[in-house]
Amino acid sequence: MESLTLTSSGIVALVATGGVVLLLGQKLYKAYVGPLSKIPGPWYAPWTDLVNTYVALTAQKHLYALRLHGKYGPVVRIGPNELLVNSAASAATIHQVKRPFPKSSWYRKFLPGVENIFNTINPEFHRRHRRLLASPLSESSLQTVFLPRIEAHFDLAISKMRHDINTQGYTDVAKWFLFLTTDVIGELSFGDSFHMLERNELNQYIRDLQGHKVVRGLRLAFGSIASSSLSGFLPGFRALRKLNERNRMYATQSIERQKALVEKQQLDPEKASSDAGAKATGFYPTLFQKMYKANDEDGETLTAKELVDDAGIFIIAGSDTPSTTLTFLVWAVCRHPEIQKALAEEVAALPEGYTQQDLKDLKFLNLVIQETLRLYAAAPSALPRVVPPSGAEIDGYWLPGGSVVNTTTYALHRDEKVFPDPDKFNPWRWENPTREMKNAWMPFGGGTRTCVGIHLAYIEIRLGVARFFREFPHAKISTREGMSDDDMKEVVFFPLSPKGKRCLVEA
Ligand code: HEM
Repeated sequence: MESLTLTSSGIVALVATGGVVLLLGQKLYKAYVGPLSKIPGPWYAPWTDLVNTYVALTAQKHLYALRLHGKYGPVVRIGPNELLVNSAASAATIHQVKRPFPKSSWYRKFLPGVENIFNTINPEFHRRHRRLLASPLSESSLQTVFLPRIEAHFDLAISKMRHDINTQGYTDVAKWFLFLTTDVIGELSFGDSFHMLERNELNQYIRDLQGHKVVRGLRLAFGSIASSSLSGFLPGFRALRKLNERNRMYATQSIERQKALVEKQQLDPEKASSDAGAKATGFYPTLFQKMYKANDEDGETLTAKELVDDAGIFIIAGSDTPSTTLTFLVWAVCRHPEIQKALAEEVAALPEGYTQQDLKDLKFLNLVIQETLRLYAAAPSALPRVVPPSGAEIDGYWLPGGSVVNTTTYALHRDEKVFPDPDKFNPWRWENPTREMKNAWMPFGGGTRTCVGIHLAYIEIRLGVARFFREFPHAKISTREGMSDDDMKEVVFFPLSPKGKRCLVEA
C-alpha cells in the first residue's frame, strides 16, 4: 500500500484552503446566523462595505440613508458590521449622557495623526478638553466677554453686501457669511481675525476650507490608504496631504500669534475674564485662554500639539457650519414670500441697539431658525458610534457589542411620521411641537459629544438673520450669472454645503 506523504507545497495549500474555509465560514455565520442577520437591508450589506464607501465618497450617504430607511424601516444593515438607525428613541439611547456609545474609529480617519476634542475616541482625553473649552463657550461668557467684538464683524459683512448690491446689483451671501464666520472664529479663538471681510478675496485659506470637504470624503472612504506612505504616490492623495499640512500650518501660526500677543500684553487672564477687565487692559481673552492657563499653571497640562490640534478643528467646525446655516436660511426664506414678510416685519420692529435677549425673545425668528436647522442641518450625515461590549437593544433588535450604529440627522429630520410633509419649509410647524418632534430634532448631535459651539452658533445665526433682513427686507434670489436652484443642491461629505458654493441675492 502506498503511504501518504505531504510535500511542503501540499502543506501550504492545505493551510491556505483551511484559512479560506474559515473566513468563508465566518462570513456565512455573520450573514445568515449571527445577531445582525435578522436586520433588514440590501442583499450585499452582510458581505461588503463597498457600497457604503462609494456613497460616502460621492457625498450621497445622507440620501442613501433616507432611501434605505424608507424601504427597510428604522434599523437597516449597511455593512457586515454596520447599521443605520432612525428613531428618536434609538438616538436617545446611543447619544445618552450617562453611558454614551463611544465614537467609532472612523473619526480618527478624519485627520490622521491628529487628536482633538472632536475626533478623539478616548473618553478621558475628551473630558479633559471639553472641560477646558466648554466654559469660555458658555452663553454667559460669550455674551459678556465676546459679543461686542462679534457684532462689529456683522456690521462689516452687511456693509460689504450693501456695497455689492449698489455697485453690481447682487451679492453672494454664501461668500460673505463664510468670510464673516471665519473672521469671527479666528478672532475669538486666537485673538486676531483672519481679515477675510476686509480683503474680500477667495484666498488659499478659504479654498482649503472648501477643499477640506472633498478631502475628508476621500479620507473617510479610504482612510487606511490616505494615512499610509502609499498615498505619496497617488495624485489625489498627494494634494490631500498638502491640504492637511497647510491646515496644520494655519493652526500653528494662529497659536503662535496668540502666544506672542499674550506675552506682549502681559495679559492677566483673571483680569481679562470680564468685559470691564478687558476694557481696562485693552486686551480681550480668547476661547483658548483656559488652555494657555492650563499649560502654564494647572496640574493637568495640554501639550503644544494638543493646542494646535484643537485650534485646527475650531477653524473647520466653527466657520463652515454657521455660514452654511445662514446661507440656506436666506435662500429658503426668500423663496417663501409669506415667511419673508413675517420675518422682515418682526426684525424691523426691534429697537435700535437691540440685544441678544431681544433676539431670543423674537418668536418668529426663532421658529425660522429651528426649521432651517431641521431641513438644512449643517452636519446632517451619519454619526457613527460603537455599541458597548455588553451589547444593546435598539428599536427591538439586539445588537452585539462592537457593532457600528449611525444616526443620520438628514433622515431623522425627514421622518414623515414625525414631521408631516417633511420637505416643506414650514417654520409654523414649531409653534406647538409634539414631543416626538422635539426628541427627533438633533442638528447639534447629542449627549456628551453634542456641539460645544452651540451658543456661539445661535448668537451668530440670530445676529446674521436680524441684520440681514433689517437691511434687505425685500431680498430675492438672483438668476444672474446662471444662479439657479441647482446651486443650492445639498452636498454632504460630513458637513453640508450648497453645490454651487454660492447664493446670489438681489435687493
Ligand atoms: C449651526 C452651527 C453648528 C452646527 C449645526 C453644528 C453641529 C455639530 C454636530 C452635529 C456635532 C456632533 C458631531 C458628532 O457627533 O460627530 C458638533 C460637534 C462639535 N462642534 Fe459644532 N456645530 C455648529 C457650530 C459650531 C461652532 C460655531 C463651533 C466652534 C466653536 C463648533 C465646534 C464643534 C466641536 C469642537 C465639536 C466636537 C464636540 C465634542 O465632541 O465634544 N460647532 N457640531
